[in-house]
Amino acid sequence: MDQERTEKPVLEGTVSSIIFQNEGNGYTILRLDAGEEEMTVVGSMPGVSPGEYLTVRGEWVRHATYGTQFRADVVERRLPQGLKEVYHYLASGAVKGVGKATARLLVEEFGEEALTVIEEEPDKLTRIRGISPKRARTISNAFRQQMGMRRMMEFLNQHQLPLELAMPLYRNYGDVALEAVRSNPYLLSGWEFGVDFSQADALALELGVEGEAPLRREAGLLFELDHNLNNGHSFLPAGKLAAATGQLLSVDGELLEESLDTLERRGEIVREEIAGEQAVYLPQIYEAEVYIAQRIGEMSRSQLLPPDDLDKLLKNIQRRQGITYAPQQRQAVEQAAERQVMLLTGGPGTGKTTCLRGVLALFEAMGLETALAAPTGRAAKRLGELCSTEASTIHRLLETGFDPHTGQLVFTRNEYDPLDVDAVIVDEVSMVDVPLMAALLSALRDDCRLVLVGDPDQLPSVGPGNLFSDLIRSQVVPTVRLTEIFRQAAQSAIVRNAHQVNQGILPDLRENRGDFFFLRRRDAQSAAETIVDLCRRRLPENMGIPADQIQVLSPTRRRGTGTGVLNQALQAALNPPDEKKGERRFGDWIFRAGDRVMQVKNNYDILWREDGDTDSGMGMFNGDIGVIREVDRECITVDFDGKVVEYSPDMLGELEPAFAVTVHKAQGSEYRAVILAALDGAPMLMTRGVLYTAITRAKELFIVVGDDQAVERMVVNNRQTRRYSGLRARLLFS
Ligand SMILES: Nc1ncnc2c1ncn2[C@@H]1O[C@H](COP(=O)(O)OP(=O)(O)OP(=O)(O)O)[C@@H](O)[C@H]1O
Repeated sequence: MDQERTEKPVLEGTVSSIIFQNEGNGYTILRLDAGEEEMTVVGSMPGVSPGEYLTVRGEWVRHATYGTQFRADVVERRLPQGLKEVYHYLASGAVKGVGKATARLLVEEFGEEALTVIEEEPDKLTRIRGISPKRARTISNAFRQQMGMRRMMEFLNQHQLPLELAMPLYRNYGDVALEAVRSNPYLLSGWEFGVDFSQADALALELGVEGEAPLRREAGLLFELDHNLNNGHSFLPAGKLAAATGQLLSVDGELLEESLDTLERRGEIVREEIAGEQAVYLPQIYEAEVYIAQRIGEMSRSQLLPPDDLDKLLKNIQRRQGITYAPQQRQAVEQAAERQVMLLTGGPGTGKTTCLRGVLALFEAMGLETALAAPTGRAAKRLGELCSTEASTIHRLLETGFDPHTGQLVFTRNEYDPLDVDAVIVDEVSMVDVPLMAALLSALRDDCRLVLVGDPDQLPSVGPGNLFSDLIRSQVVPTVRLTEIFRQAAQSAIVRNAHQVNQGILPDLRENRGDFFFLRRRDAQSAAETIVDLCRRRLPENMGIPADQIQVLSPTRRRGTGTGVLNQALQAALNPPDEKKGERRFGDWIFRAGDRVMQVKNNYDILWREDGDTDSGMGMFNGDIGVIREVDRECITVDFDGKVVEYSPDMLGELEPAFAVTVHKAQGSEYRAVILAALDGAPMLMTRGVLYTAITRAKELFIVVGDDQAVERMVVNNRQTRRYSGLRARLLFS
């Protein structure tokens, strides 16, 4: 690290002016007077003000519009020295309560010592005419705050931590921020700061925390539990948790057992025997799971009286839909009339959506106010279009916000202010995780009906739990499974092959007719070239499908046909550099106006406005896809289907190129044409579920480019990683 420090280009000079400073995160653009010339420096420099002397390490970057500038990664601030620097600093307004005139008086009175006097002997300031004891304290406090920030930056520099942490640490802990980090470095791995656990742990050890200290053991256990939520586990068996944490920290299992006792006593974990396991939960997930089992259990037992004229109503609905329900479909719509909760499942083309529309029409005819929802923005949009009515994301339905103090989501609609509806129908339930389902249920009045629709063979939710699958397998909840593929749908090879793959049968890859094609490419380079050619030329010219309606998918991010390589190749072909297009480098990627991008985490705080300023709101969600409209000095403007969002440079970690995305990220979205790269990937990614999910994303055309053996491996590999969840067991005993 030190070597890296010395190798990086260094600049030194006095800050002549601040062009831009984000109060929230400290991102700053400033002009630095380095003696011979003045240059622009950008980076996280919270609280830096004109007149300060800086040493910055980083690299020279070219900005499309603003030319060459210096991006600072390491910033050292030296207090102004000598009369001139001290005066310039004080006169710049850097210290609240001191303007030009006072600055002059201070320097005249105290000379070079002015700053030391302000910090250490504020009483002396009253010697100056016009400075009362109260004002002296205000000035001294403001300066001390500046010094606190400066020390925080020194600390971060010294431990090679990102300077961006300074502002959020200050926001959370104020004047005692540095002490807070010193006494518990693990707080840096909390959601607000996002430092890797391993980095926080290294800092803790550097600061003298013992390897077996309780603080370290407890932090390790909580980290493992939290980390495993991302792997879909609602709990971890105690033995597995201890083994994983023991390995992570090189600490003895018995000591960890002691720490589990402490954490349980403090209410930071819950332990319970469930599903034959000694389960350890984080409390929020435990409560969510218990609540779901209890509510769904109660709802499943409730029987409702169907309307007297159900037969007549169904006849009318079928007439209006222009079809006659197949027996399974009829059963589904009837169940919806009689049960408070029901599950409707089936693969592509089995008539789920037709049924869902039938249930909606029936509820309307019964005078029930009904809300339609789906887990993602794209799925909600599609649902709304298919049902010719409004559908929203579950988050929007629940009026979800974000509490900046706790980092938790806040659902405005909850048991105290439930949804004003008689029924809720949710589509694509396979993507809903345990916390979101608990939130939805708590916003339903006691008598509200719930219809959950989905395909359990799709990849499961990203978040914890195996919700849909557990609900089905418990056999406690009324369920209708649609199995018949309708004639119209069966004409599509996409639908037929999806069902085959789901049953472990390899589709006939030689057929190459209709809407399902296989192009054999045995090496990564020719596969990538073919994919680029399909997007740039063949599909737009031969099939009339423009590039922006084609989605390239890959099971993996890395390797020869991972999304990383494909994005580079597709950007070069579909959106090459042009002097009219603004650009900004971020990590390995150059964001360019015209790029297709994806928001890759849920951000409930981000502001969007509708094109033409008709509406505005908050929140962009993991998986939302948009196009970069403009890149300028301060932000990147992205258009998400008419919702326009501005990303400042420090937010770019939330955006990724999306010419190609992983199959996992494409869950819940449909595209006119899908091209899947199937060549290589880790066995846990080359699975039947991934292939099935990829195929079912395509509406009109599906093309696999790659190796038939890789496709075969995916069909055969029915590996479903086990997810630890207690929901099924709880439902059985609810
Ligand atoms: N009872 C029926 N009689 C005739 N055709 C039907 C019937 N039900 C559905 N269909 C037709 O079958 C096709 C598939 O139906 P639908 O879109 O409802 O299925 P789905 O399960 O939602 O499929 P996907 O998941 O692929 O969207 C549609 O063309 C639909 O019009």
